[in-house]
Amino acid sequence: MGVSPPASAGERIGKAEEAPAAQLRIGVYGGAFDPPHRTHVAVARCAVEQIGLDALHVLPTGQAWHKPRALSPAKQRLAMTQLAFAGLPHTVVDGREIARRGPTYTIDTLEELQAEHPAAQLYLVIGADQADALHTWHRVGDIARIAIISVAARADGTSAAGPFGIKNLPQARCLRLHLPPTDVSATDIRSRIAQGMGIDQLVPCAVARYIERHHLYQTA
Ligand SMILES: Nc1ncnc2c1ncn2[C@@H]1O[C@H](COP(=O)(O)OP(=O)(O)OP(=O)(O)O)[C@@H](O)[C@H]1O
Ligand SMILES: O=C(O)c1ccc[n+]([C@@H]2O[C@H](COP(=O)([O-])O)[C@@H](O)[C@H]2O)c1
Repeated sequence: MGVSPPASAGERIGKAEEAPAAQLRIGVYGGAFDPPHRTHVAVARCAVEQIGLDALHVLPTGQAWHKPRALSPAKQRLAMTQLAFAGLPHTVVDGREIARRGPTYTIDTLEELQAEHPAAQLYLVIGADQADALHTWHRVGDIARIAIISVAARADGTSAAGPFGIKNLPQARCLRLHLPPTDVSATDIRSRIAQGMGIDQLVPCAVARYIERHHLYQTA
């Protein structure tokens, strides 16, 4: 895989030193993707372009220990994620978190990728709501040591729009991704479907067709 320079580097915040130009850059973008929506795809595209990622791993969560609700079956979320991210350059849908037993911890994925690509710089891609919650994640100190935290703002009051940093982690290296903030959420999409409202503007067409064909989210 060749190393391409970033089209326009994401804004560095705190100690987000860039990886040297010749170093492989691998992104990790996890989510419930229940369902994946257009902003998920926009965040991924933006991360690839602005960081200059050689590969972005998009990972549907296995067991989301931190979510109060049960997720839809992994097989369906994986299928929708594959449809949503199909054709996005440098992007690969990676099913390892679904295949892993036990609660999904991002540090396990980062350590696996680090072992697979020992010379690479890893970038963790998250939305601002998760940046706000990062201090609660399993082994967050190790996450901050291994990965540069790359944050997309959300238009819902979560913090990346304002003063920025990871709580209790002054040593974290952070980047702000530049894309217009949206308030699109999977929660709202599920609720719209349950109320019989349209979602075509909110999810990729292939995902909308999958949801319709499989009668997903008929009850909120
Ligand atoms: N509108 C958005 N803007 C920026 N980041 C987002 C947005 N929606 C989701 N993300 C980020 O994408 C990742 C995966 O999110 P997830 O699959 O949980 O979607 P969600 O819309 O937040 O879902 P839910 O409403 O079910 O909690 C997380 O890092 C989340 O912060
Ligand atoms: O590792 C953890 O402790 C941890 C805690 C909360 C969230 N995550 C990951 O963060 C990603 C986004 O989470 P969510 O809830 O926005 O879908 C997803 O890949 C989760 O597995 C990871």
